[in-house]
Amino acid sequence: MTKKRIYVAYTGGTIGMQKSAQGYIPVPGFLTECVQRMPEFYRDEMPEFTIHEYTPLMDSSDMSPTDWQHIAEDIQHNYDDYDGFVILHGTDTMAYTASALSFMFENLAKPVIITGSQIPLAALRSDGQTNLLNALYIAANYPIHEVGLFFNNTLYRGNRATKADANGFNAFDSPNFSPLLQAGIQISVDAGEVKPIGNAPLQVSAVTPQAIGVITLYPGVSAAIFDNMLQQPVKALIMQSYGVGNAPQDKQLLASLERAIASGTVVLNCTQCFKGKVNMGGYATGNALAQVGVVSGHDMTIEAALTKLHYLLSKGLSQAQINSQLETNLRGELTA
Ligand SMILES: NC(=O)C[C@H](N)C(=O)O
Repeated sequence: MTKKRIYVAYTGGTIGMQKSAQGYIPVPGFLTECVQRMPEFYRDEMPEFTIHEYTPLMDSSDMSPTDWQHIAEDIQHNYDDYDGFVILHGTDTMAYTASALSFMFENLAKPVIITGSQIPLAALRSDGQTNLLNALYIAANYPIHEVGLFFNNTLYRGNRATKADANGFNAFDSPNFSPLLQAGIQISVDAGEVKPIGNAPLQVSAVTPQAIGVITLYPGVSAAIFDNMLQQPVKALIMQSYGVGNAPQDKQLLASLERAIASGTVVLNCTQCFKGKVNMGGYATGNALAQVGVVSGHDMTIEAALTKLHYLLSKGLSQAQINSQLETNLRGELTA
């Protein structure tokens, strides 16, 4: 049987880092060398793989929408030559990149798995080997045609994942959606759908940097802060509201939102709770937001909300079209 071929896009992150006087930094060539010295990666059960190292390698905290575009184009460029794709990435913004790619790719008929580690691959007790080994194995043997995020033996839907622990190996969670697959003693497919690899051409939508504001409500937040946040060139504001989507019934604050919406700004209501979804019909405090034209973010993570807005704003759609797409489940990112 011919081996599956997996393309590894190595963008940076702790997995390939070394200690420097300023703390961990990515070092060119180092990760590939480490992998080549690990016989597990070359066992018969493993797929063939090619590691393509990016220049420069990045700490994911330095990434921007331009990097999402670069990764998407790299995968598109290599799409026909491989059976699956693994993206090695820092954990800090991994869930943002996973969400962004999920929106940018249409007709995805091959698996794309993003992973990394909390401890560098070359260091003692690294989680990098397990994460990369499993990501390669799963991409080859359990093709789930979507952008997944693999960490600590769990494959999550990319646009449902969020970084949940700054220090632990269980760095990600998917509060509102079951994992796609769990790699325990047995590999069990949960919410994911394994399908034969398809040949449909991949469509990639371009994403450009957009002026999007994010504001978290807190007791005492004032209309003046909203007015400042909503100044041009802000095209959209994500409001992380209380509970099921509530905000203070402050007339000036509501007027500020109303003015911004009337002038074309999109205002998206996401809950600041880790889990659960927005229901602006639940309380008068939420209903007042719906009345002025605030759109429900349902149970989207902040990562999904922000990247979906980038995707929709980059398409040059009207405010009404964006509002309606935001509330539509495009890639499994929300439960309506
Ligand atoms: N664990 C990590 O990869 C963190 C690192 N700062 C990054 O996001 O690139």
